Amino acid sequence: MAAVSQVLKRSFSSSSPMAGAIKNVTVIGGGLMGSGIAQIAAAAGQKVVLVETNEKLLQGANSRINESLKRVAKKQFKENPSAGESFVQETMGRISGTTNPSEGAASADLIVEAIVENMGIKQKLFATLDEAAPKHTIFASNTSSLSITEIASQCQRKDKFGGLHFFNPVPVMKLLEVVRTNDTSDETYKKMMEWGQEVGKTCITCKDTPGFVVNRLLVPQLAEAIRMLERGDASPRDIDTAMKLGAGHPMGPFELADYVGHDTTKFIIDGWHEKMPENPLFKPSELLNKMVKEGKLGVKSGEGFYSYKKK
Ligand SMILES: CCCCCCC[C@H](O)CC(=O)SCCNC(=O)CCNC(=O)[C@H](O)C(C)(C)COP(=O)([O-])OP(=O)([O-])OC[C@H]1O[C@@H](n2cnc3c(N)ncnc32)[C@H](O)[C@@H]1OP(=O)([O-])[O-]
Ligand SMILES: NC(=O)c1ccc[n+]([C@@H]2O[C@H](COP(=O)([O-])OP(=O)(O)OC[C@H]3O[C@@H](n4cnc5c(N)ncnc54)[C@H](O)[C@@H]3O)[C@@H](O)[C@H]2O)c1
Repeated sequence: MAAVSQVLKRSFSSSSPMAGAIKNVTVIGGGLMGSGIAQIAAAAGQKVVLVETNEKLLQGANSRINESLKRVAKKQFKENPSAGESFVQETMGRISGTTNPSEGAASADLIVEAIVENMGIKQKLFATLDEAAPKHTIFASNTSSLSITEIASQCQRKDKFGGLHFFNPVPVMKLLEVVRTNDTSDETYKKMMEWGQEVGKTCITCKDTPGFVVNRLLVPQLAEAIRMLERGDASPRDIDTAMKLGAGHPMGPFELADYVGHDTTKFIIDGWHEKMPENPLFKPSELLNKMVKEGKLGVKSGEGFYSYKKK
């Protein structure tokens, strides 16, 4: 992955932001989600700068993107593997990396943040970016559960701030939730919707409300599934099978919770319980808390409701 300084000198200096189009995207955070967002933007022909906290994590994001692009190319270019190889190379060529968020923001038309789900860290990052990014740059957070309005609270450009909530794995999941706050301008909202379509997603819109649409329905479903398990009504495997065959879900609630990570789910439930203590849907789960305490986080730790340890 080229260092952004070379790329900026080579390609951004000549380009000035076109009035409307989003052509230069900066993604902050190259983890599970950020690497996927960088990948689909580059695959759509946009110049992408990926910002991480250190070179090692940048390289990790680079290989994750490369691997994922190969899976996409294998499907999309089944009949023409060499075209598939060029697709991977050309897409990777549009992505540069840096560990300096201000440098990464310098030529962005859009900045998508996908860093750790922590309000203070997100707010601090966006306050820094507000100083460094051009005035026209739109800011968006990929947060699963936090308030976009609160994340934007320390920024001047509240009219150019929204939520772009992608789903895991980003290259596969077709949905993008485009979230506008009371301050998001119509022009910003329109550009976010257009960009979402350009990167191949079907966009829906909702207000800046906890969990937006999917998570607000998904988290209570998981919490209720855990309560079903705690009551001994059925096993995780049978509950998962029931939801896959009975409701057509690709994964059952326990498989999905293992896939996303129990620390993420616990963080969401705890945050919403604090905001809405009277809502029984978000009552914390003893079993989930115990699993997180024991480090049983799901796929990422090798064990959750199911075991993923290599035999
Ligand atoms: C419950 C708690 C909720 C709270 C947390 C909320 C978190 C967040 O805010 C919201 C979410 O994201 S919620 C989460 C929302 N997400 C969900 O609900 C996920 C639901 N689960 C699924 O959709 C499927 O189980 C998976 C796609 C995950 C795996 O599918 P599978 O069949 O078991 O296994 P497969 O065969 O490996 O993959 C199938 C095909 O996909 C392709 N591919 C896969 N990964 C790829 C990648 N990284 N790159 C490129 N391509 C990738 C692969 O090539 C293959 O293509 P082919 O044509 O067959 O060769
Ligand atoms: N995991 C999911 O299923 C999922 C789905 C949708 C949305 N989200 C949201 O996306 C965000 C990221 O989630 P994730 O699962 O990709 O997490 P992750 O831990 O895989 O990735 C986060 C990355 O951000 C990096 N980071 C942290 N602080 C940074 C900073 N100041 N500057 C640059 N990089 C920084 C970390 O090094 C890490 O690599 C969270 O807000 C999460 O709620 C997660």
